[in-house]
Amino acid sequence: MKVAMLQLTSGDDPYANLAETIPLLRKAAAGGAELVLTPEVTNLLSPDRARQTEMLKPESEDPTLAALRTEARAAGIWLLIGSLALKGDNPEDERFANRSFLIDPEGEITARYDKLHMFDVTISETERYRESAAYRPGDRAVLAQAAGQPLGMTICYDLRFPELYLRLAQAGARLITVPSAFSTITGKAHWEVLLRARAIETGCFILAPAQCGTHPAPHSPDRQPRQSFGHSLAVDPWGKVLANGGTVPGVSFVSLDLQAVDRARSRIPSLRHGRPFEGP
Ligand SMILES: O=C(O)CNC(=O)[C@H](CS)NC(=O)CCC(=O)C(=O)O
Repeated sequence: MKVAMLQLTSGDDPYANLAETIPLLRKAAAGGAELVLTPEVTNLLSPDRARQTEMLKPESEDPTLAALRTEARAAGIWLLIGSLALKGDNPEDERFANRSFLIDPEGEITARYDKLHMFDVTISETERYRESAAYRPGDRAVLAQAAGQPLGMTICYDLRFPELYLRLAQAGARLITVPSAFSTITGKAHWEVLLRARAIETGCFILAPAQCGTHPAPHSPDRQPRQSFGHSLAVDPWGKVLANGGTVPGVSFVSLDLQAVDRARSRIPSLRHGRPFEGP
């Protein structure tokens, strides 16, 4: 199965972001990818709540979703839109949704997943995130099917919650997606080791398309521009890194031999060896 991961530097203009995404998507499809993946918040990355309120749409009106569905259909590909920031659909909660979509080659939405774990973290005196102030977390894990393969959907900070990945693998996942916008500090320290650990623990291919670089946000000149780590990664079920997207926007192609899932799991059957135990 040939896969392509798009690495992007999304800013606070959804139309500019779409204009960056579409040529890369077409390049991925022209290169023979059957499944193409985009990073977290493909449509808009902005720390400015007012800008988000101004630009974000509900799912039914979102222009990025409509355009990318059309692209998937035209190219005849499976498309994992890592996530879109959207106006929420709960009238009692005005927070946005951070939602991942799986689109089939007819352009239909076949699965959606709302990010479960919110990045409410203080990394340093100058770098502080309160994702739950802007986004409403989801409350269910999602196992989808892409090109006949069971695919577990996760997003970014979810990566730090291994129980979610074990559950997806135990439910049958062979691929797990982790579209991200990792911070540069935690990216350097944790990104690769966490992705490789999740691949080894689950015996799954892990596909992690990422945001990279300095995100343009001219509407908030008073703030530090936000940066992301990049290094979109594909990891095989034995923990080997198959592709690394580096630090600039682009497309990474990777061929997956899905039988590697069975080989890794028969060599190390840890998914089957779990035992109930007493104690703390
Ligand atoms: O802010 C948005 O619009 C979209 N959301 C994100 O970019 C999220 C929350 S700030 N980023 C992460 O989860 C990074 C996790 C990370 O860096 C780590 O776990 O170390």
